[in-house]
Amino acid sequence: MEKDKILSLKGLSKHFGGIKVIEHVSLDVTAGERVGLIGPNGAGKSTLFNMIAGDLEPSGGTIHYYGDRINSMPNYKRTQKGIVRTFQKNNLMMGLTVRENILLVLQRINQKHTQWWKQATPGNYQLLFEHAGSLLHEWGLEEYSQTKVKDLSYGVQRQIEMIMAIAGNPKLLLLDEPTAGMSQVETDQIISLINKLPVEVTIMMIEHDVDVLFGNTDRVIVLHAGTLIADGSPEQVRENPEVKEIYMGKEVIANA
Ligand SMILES: Nc1ncnc2c1ncn2[C@@H]1O[C@H](COP(=O)(O)OP(=O)(O)OP(=O)(O)O)[C@@H](O)[C@H]1O
Repeated sequence: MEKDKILSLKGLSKHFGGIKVIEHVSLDVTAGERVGLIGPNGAGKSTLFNMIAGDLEPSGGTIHYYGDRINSMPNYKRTQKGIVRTFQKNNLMMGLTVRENILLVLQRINQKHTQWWKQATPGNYQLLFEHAGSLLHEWGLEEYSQTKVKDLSYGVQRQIEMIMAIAGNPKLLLLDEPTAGMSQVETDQIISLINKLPVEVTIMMIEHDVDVLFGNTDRVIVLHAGTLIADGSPEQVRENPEVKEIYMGKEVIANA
């Protein structure tokens, strides 16, 4: 149904000078879908995310979010409207504690970040401190509340970053390689966190680990050299001859 369409890309392109990095990509995403995005290095996956998140303006085509054209909307406005993105490398303040990092995000979400004259104490910001505490409790990371981020393992850092991404109740969550650089245990932890997100949160996830991607999405989109070459269920994409040929190598995808 039209009202359930959260994102619609039509003929989306991005050119850098003469280099066509994304060419005429069209797709619709329905609210609540869990969509995986794969493709070889340089296929244009991050560039597509950059355009959806508002970090890059398209060279052609349109992006609609809940029916509104957002091609030129600045990224902070998209964030306010529920489009939230995580990056391949983490974005945390290493010298601050986990709670302080979360408070910074909550301060911004609640438009309190311009009150620089006000000391950030539990007394002054009771609701924010309570919210930070309840987020950490809800996601089972309370024990790290007072730990400086630099003293945490990489896997826990990425979990904290995920909590920061979901603190503002995103509607469309763009996850750029959430398991990159992780051990198997850390990968399992972050995937379990992603799978616990409310069903109404729409997720688009770039992921190089095909086992992770095929097992945790209900739709897979394949980009190759900037064009969309497949879009279907994990089973359909796994059987797609062009995908087998161009992207992964037959054995890898057969075992996925
Ligand atoms: N600002 C830019 N200027 C010029 N070329 C760029 C720019 N950003 C990206 N590119 C090029 O666009 C192509 C696609 O890059 P992109 O990062 O979107 O690919 P990707 O599929 O995310 O790759 P990876 O899996 O390696 O992260 C690459 O060839 C890259 O060099």
